[in-house]
Amino acid sequence: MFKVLVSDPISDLGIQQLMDAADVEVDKKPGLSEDELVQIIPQYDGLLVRSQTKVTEKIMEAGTRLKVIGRAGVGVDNINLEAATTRGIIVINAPDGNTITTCEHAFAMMMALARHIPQAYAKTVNGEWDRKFLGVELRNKTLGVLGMGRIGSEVAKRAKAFGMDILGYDPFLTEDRAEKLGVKLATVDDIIRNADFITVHTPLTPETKHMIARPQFEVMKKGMRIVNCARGGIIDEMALVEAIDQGIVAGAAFDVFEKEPPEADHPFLNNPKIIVTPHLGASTVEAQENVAIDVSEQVLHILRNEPFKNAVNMPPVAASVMNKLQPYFGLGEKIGVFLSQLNNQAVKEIHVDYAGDLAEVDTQPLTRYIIKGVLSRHFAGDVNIVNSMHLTKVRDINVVVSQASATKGFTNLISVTLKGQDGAERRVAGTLLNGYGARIVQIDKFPVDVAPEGHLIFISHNDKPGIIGHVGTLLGKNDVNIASMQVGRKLVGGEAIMVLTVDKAVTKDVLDELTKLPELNKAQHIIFA
Ligand SMILES: NC(=O)C1=CN([C@@H]2O[C@H](COP(=O)(O)OP(=O)(O)OC[C@H]3O[C@@H](n4cnc5c(N)ncnc54)[C@H](O)[C@@H]3O)[C@@H](O)[C@H]2O)C=CC1
Ligand SMILES: O=C(O)C(=O)COP(=O)(O)O
Repeated sequence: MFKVLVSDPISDLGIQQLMDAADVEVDKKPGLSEDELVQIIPQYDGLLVRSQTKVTEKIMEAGTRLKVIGRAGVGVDNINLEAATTRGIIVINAPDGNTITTCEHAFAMMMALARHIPQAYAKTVNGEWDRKFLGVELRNKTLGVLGMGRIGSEVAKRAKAFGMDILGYDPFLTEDRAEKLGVKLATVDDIIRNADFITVHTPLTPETKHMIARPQFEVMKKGMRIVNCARGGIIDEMALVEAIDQGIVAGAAFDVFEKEPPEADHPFLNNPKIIVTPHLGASTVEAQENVAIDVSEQVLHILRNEPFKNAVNMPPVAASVMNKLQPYFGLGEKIGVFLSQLNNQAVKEIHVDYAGDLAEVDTQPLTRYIIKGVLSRHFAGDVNIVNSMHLTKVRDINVVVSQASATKGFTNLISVTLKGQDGAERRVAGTLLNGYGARIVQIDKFPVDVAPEGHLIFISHNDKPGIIGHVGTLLGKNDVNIASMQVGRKLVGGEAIMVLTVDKAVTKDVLDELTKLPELNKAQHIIFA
């Protein structure tokens, strides 16, 4: 039974599929402190959060069973991603479910700002009939959008309908896309100097932190208005207050703060030109259901070891590519597992070569499985597809991937070579045979045909008459049944290998006895458990 902790308020309807799953038990405990989470997290396999729970290294350290952290929303700045990756914890988010809702909130904030709606409302309900609030139209104004991702693009589309001229900046915004969206591609500086309204829709990163601060306010158009429904800290709060005092900024609308919730004496909270909401950008019935459904679905897949999407600490892969690669994951991992047992020296480089069908797709998810197989027997702690590449970096192991070399007659071929400190190499290659499944087709320089299943004995010997008989007799004497046998050699009488599939594990004593046989150099037990 998997246990999932929901530590923020998340839509019940959205997590229904988790609650209905026979193999999952869900506990809802919103509002716990870090210490309280540290206490209870060891029993959970999954953690579901929004933005309130700060998922710190301390919590992950205690979460020894944690396999997945699901963020029911976009921003993952409340989750220590590096700590998660190091521990092999998959972090997923729900990037699409709240786009429109947050865009609409940003737009609502911009309109409220233009027409002083919150200020006028407060006076009116207070019994004052104050008609001196004079607003501005959005029509014919220039809107600068910093961050033209999902939300920024939707804001731009709506602004277009309001007759605004839009300047957009995003490092990934192309001329073509800008044109399609009806946006003029601009620099940050263009936007800062020319916009009547600016809205930010980037994540908070070292690069975007205080991207609008005193130097930017100093050159802004007098009377401009600014909106932040993305992340606190993108706009320098203190510099904004100064710019308002100096008459540069006519008004600001903020949904997010550098520290949430803000202190009671935060200067935004008593400034009549600043309107605020308590991080409500994603708070609609629709968005909350969407993000909770999306994240629950992926958490279920991860717990059940099924393919999943929206991992934040792994590069994204298109579904079509994933479908193509998925059948190879088991083979790739087994090649890695085989090599890890064959090899007995420090690994300096892992070279993966993909040929045939596999030379045409982005194989990086498959490489993660191969590396997982190579490393898992030697590393303490969980090695999985999230942390496998990271672990190679930590251990200074170079991973080299090549594609499109010779297929040796196979429609697909994965060849993996481990290169050791002293230059020695071990190689295993495998293929997926239509109708027959995974096969190992090469070990070092020897062609073989072996199913990577159960228990194998790998023997290297000299190609001399009688050796097969000796091996068979010895194993029989030790009650080890041979299911199949493969022999490979390059030259008659030269170096040779033997791969035996046996019905059970062989003891070290049996391997030692085998090694003492004449002309036998080495015997190793390989297990694919
Ligand atoms: N207030 C709220 O409740 C919510 C806030 N958000 C926040 O809104 C922001 C945007 O979300 P999405 O549009 O879904 O993300 P997204 O990933 O689709 O878009 C972000 C864009 O920012 C761009 N960007 C990154 N660095 C930049 C830089 N230095 N200058 C300009 N652009 C840069 C990226 O290229 C990307 O296109 C995120 O910070 C997210 O956490 C999202 C949902 C709800
Ligand atoms: O999705 C995001 O990035 C948000 O900021 C929404 O945060 P929330 O889930 O409402 O705490």
